[in-house]
Amino acid sequence: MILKINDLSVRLGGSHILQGVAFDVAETGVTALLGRNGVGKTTTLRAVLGEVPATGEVLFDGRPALGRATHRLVRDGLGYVPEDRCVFAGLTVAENLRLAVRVPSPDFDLVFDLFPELRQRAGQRAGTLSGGQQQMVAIARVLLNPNRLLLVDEPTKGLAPAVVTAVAAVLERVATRVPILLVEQNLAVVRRLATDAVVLEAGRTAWRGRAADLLSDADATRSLLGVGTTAGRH
Ligand SMILES: Nc1ncnc2c1ncn2[C@@H]1O[C@H](COP(=O)(O)OP(=O)(O)OP(=O)(O)O)[C@@H](O)[C@H]1O
Repeated sequence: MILKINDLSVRLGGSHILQGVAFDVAETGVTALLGRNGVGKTTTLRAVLGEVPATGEVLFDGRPALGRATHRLVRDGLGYVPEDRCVFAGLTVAENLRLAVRVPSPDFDLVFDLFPELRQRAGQRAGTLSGGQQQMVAIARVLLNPNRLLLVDEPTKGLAPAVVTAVAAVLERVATRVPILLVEQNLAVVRRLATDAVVLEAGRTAWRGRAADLLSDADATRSLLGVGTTAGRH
């Protein structure tokens, strides 16, 4: 297991947001982190990254992660693609990529192989890119450096269907190289990418197992995610 989470608890602004989350992320493939709005998916990623105070146990690559500085976890290969993408709007695509480089030999070959469009748009200001193109920049930045695990938060949110498909195709290729913990509301994307699934409910782990088992269980998807399984088939 590349990530083991046990009894993870987070209190923010007087609320007990996470109340004993527990799950593992396998060394390969995509683990989907699911649940209705506000159940604590993003907070779980931020707790793993050391961005919010948390108690419990998080083992990243066999070593305790809680209490370690975020930049040390990132240096040790914990890549994060946040939900809001955080590209520098006033800088060009090339400048956004260059700023992300942390190692002597960044993997520009991989990035331009996955995202040929970014080479063509190297001189364009990132703020003028479409949402999908900005998402590509956000993913590309992380891939320039070596990673042991990627945390990717709602990468397809707000994107047009064709762009959702393009982002899913990229993540599918990335997942052959590095495991991904993926927060994703689009069940068609989950169905395509995820090997394992974890569902949070009210700050706790309500379900964990094979993604295909969850998605083929109409009662479970309805009660845990609030959707019928047919919603995930299109
Ligand atoms: N800094 C904070 N202070 C107080 N409450 C917070 C803070 N950050 C998040 N919360 C609350 O914690 C709960 C979980 O938020 P979180 O963003 O983790 O949920 P989520 O499952 O990712 O939701 P969504 O699917 O809507 O993005 C929400 O009720 C949110 O309002």
